[in-house]
Amino acid sequence: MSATRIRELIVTPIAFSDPPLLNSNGCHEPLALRIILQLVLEDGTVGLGESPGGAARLERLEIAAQTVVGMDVFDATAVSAAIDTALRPTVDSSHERGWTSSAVEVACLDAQGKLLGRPVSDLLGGRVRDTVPFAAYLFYKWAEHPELDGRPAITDDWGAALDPAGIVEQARLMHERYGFESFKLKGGVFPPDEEIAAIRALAEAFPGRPLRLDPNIAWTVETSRYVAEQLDGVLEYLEDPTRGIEGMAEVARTAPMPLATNMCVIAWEHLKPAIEQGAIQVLLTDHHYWGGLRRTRELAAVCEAFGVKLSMHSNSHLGISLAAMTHVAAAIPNLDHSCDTHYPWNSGDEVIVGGPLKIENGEVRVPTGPGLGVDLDHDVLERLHRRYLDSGMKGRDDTGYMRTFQPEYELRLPRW
Ligand SMILES: O=C([O-])C(=O)C[C@H](O)[C@@H](O)C(=O)[O-]
Ligand SMILES: [Mg+2]
Repeated sequence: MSATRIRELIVTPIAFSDPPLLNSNGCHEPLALRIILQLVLEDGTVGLGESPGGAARLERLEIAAQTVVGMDVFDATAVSAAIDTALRPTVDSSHERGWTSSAVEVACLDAQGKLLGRPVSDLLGGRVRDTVPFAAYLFYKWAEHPELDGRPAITDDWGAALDPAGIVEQARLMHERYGFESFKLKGGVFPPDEEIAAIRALAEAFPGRPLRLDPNIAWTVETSRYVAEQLDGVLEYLEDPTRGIEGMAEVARTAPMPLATNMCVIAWEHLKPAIEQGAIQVLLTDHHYWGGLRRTRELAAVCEAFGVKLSMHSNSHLGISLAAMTHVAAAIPNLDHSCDTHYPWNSGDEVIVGGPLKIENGEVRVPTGPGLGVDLDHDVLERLHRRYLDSGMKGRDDTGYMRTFQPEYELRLPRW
């Protein structure tokens, strides 16, 4: 049996602490879900991967685990194709299938790097930068997760941010703690004029620093056009103001700044119509659903060819994902904007040895060890797996959580 064949894919769902961050869907629950992958080769080498959590993603990764056994880890393209074929009968959307194959591809590349003694960025063509810039990801938030069914309130050291002053204070903390030089505000929470005021307050507090606003399709075309006009000269880009490629194209016709997305272009088949209609000028790529790190590198080349600028999307995540994001961002020459990351919002829960990766001067140094350059802390993995089992959670439900405190809360997109 060849040493580079896949013996087993171990799939471990975990839960980690998350603060009460607000968005256009509601509020983050006290726990966020992820799934950790260990791809074990015949010679004992282990490749790591990290995927968003939830019952559906877990089930699909379990199908992938049965599919990849016996395949060669250097056949990463065939591994992705086999997973895609295995999921096709039950999962229609190529975007949804992409989440599964992407996580396994990262684990394949980590294992390949470990076998070769080279960092993943080398497998992607080599790094063109030693550090990768990230943006401070600002959220409106409550001071604490309120007390619930006998569970005491859960506090954090960020405090509340419910108005422009709170957002500026949060940005100052992000800058002080991590050195971020650019700022993204998650909007779609308060009426647009309040969010315009928050962006203006940030511009005053941090003159000349790149600013972005992302209301996650909370606005109509008309409202989006109004906000875009109000923030002329203030935003580096406006992200997903309204739903769909057609809606974005309508906004783009009058918006004075570039429009960005991680919502209306999320699969290869969306690129052609979006580019033809001039719907987006910036794509937030995300290796977790674009097919993995090699496909993300290819996506960057497509964007370059069509003059679409590149940024990077994130969701609540841990260090294996951050390492993967950093390797691919390091290998992309046309990374035009700093990347998003939720990483500072984790309150110390981390499955990699040595604790959280460092963000300094708003940047993450590209790991130079073999593979992703991070190792799994098995004790923490076990603890966070227990927490997942005890939680009984099956998926993310920002709207349901919001309703436990505000029963009249309704999910409405667009809301304004
Ligand atoms: O840029 C984005 O759309 C995101 O980061 C999506 C996330 O789900 C964000 O809205 C969040 O964590 O609440
Ligand atoms: Mg977004």
